[in-house]
Amino acid sequence: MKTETIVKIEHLSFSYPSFSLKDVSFEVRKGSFFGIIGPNGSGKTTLLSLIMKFQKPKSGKITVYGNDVLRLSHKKLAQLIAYIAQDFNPAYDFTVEELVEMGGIPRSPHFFETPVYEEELENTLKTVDLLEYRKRIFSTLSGGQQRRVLIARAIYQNTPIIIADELVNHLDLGQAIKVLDYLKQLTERGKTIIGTFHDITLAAKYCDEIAVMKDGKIIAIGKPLDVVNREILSNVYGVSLNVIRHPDKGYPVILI
Ligand SMILES: Nc1ncnc2c1ncn2[C@@H]1O[C@H](COP(=O)(O)OP(=O)(O)OP(=O)(O)O)[C@@H](O)[C@H]1O
Repeated sequence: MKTETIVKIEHLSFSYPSFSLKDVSFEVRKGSFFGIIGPNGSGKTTLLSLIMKFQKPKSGKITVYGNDVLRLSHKKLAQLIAYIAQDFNPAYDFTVEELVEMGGIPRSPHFFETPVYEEELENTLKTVDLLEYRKRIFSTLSGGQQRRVLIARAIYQNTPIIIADELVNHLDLGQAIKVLDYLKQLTERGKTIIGTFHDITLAAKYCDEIAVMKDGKIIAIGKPLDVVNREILSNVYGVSLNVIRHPDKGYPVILI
């Protein structure tokens, strides 16, 4: 049974001048694949940025393994959570392998040392089909290849939790399925994944639980079959659509 709570969000509120996150509460259990969906501007990235301590909540509390994130050092947080941001533009011409190796920094006992675990590095690059690109400069890669480098860096960081903003953004269908299959296997071995999605059918296939956001609030949360339905999605996205069940596997599939 996947019962141990790993990430707990309690009555979280936060404001930008023209947007507020309002009283958000939920729990993510160990070994679960937790999806967050919702329209552009509904607050998904803002919520993740608070978990990552990029900014401070106005009120409420976030605990990771029972620790208030505001009390965790950045290094400790990086030992617990690997974060894949929505956009990433390195300031220098790093190679693919240098960027992935940076995922090893939080594992080092020394300040700013980058340990290299060669076998793990090769396996991780193979997982995202980028072994032959290891010496390439990151900025010369396509959008989907760059995304896979960042996914590889998060895997190599070897943390119990991965948080990804638009996890499969830029990935073609084959690469998206390959990455999601791999991450799903990791959850079966106890890793916890939290990811935002715009492709709701992919979210429904892979996630154990999905939170649906609208206007800074969580308006539904539960198993894919409980929240991926016509009423909720039509209301959230403001379009007419239908939801059917996959004929063999049972998960909800969007028809537009
Ligand atoms: N730095 C900022 N300063 C002011 N407002 C911001 C800032 N960052 C985001 N916002 C606003 O907060 C709201 C929520 O943005 P957020 O990026 O969290 O949405 P999202 O659900 O991740 O959207 P998307 O699906 O487009 O990535 C938006 O209205 C956005 O304009």
